[in-house]
Amino acid sequence: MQIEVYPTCDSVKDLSGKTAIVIDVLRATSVITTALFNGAERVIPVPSVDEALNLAREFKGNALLGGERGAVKIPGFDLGNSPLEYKKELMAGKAVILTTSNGTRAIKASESAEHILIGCFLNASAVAEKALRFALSSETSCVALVCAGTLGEFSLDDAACAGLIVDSLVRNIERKKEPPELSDLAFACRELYLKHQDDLKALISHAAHYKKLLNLGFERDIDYCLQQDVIDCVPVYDKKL
Ligand SMILES: O=C(O)[C@H](CS(=O)(=O)O)OP(=O)(O)O
Ligand SMILES: [Mg+2]
Repeated sequence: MQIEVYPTCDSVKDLSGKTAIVIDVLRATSVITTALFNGAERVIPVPSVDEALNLAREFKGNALLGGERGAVKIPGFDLGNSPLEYKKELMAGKAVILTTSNGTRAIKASESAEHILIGCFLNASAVAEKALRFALSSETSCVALVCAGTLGEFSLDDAACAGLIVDSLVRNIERKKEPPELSDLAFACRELYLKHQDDLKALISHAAHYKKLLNLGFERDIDYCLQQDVIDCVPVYDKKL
């Protein structure tokens, strides 16, 4: 079993035969996980605002439009990119069309993978378990963690979450007595997480994106997104839809 990490969506290579876990802690994959956990029928990630608006027309007003540009809600959209907006009472049975600066691009960049799962701190153990099951039943036996990063740059929040998921994968694999092979970056992300696991917020306060969200008044989002293993829902991206 191989475990590899890509630091940004632009660094992703061919993932054929691999199981990808896309991570955008702040905030797209935390939003997707929360929306589905709270009863959304599906979340459709699209890279551009125009694509989101065109798709909403096809749904004839029966889908919610969500997302951000510059971290704030897009004019005319129903929801921004705060997971706290994606509440049970709004989500029940609804389709959500989502476009964000980094996360939805990272999902598209992972489309060559055999399976594409959505991960974040909220569902870290659950996504590791599901990825392991998929990877062990595929030929390549490889899990590729794709960090969205922020606007093309490496982002600490995604790397720390990748480290937690790598740690969870390693522990699961060791239980099965098969030694995992970690790429250099998978090893480094795991060490980063293990060193800072007792105060992740202090670590992530060094991230540029943390500072941006804090300045915009989104501290509650950050606290929410840093909770570990509070959701057991694992979104699976279906590229055929
Ligand atoms: O809203 C967010 O958290 C970011 C926006 S940006 O990176 O500050 O432009 O989007 P995401 O795609 O969820 O990283
Ligand atoms: Mg992000």
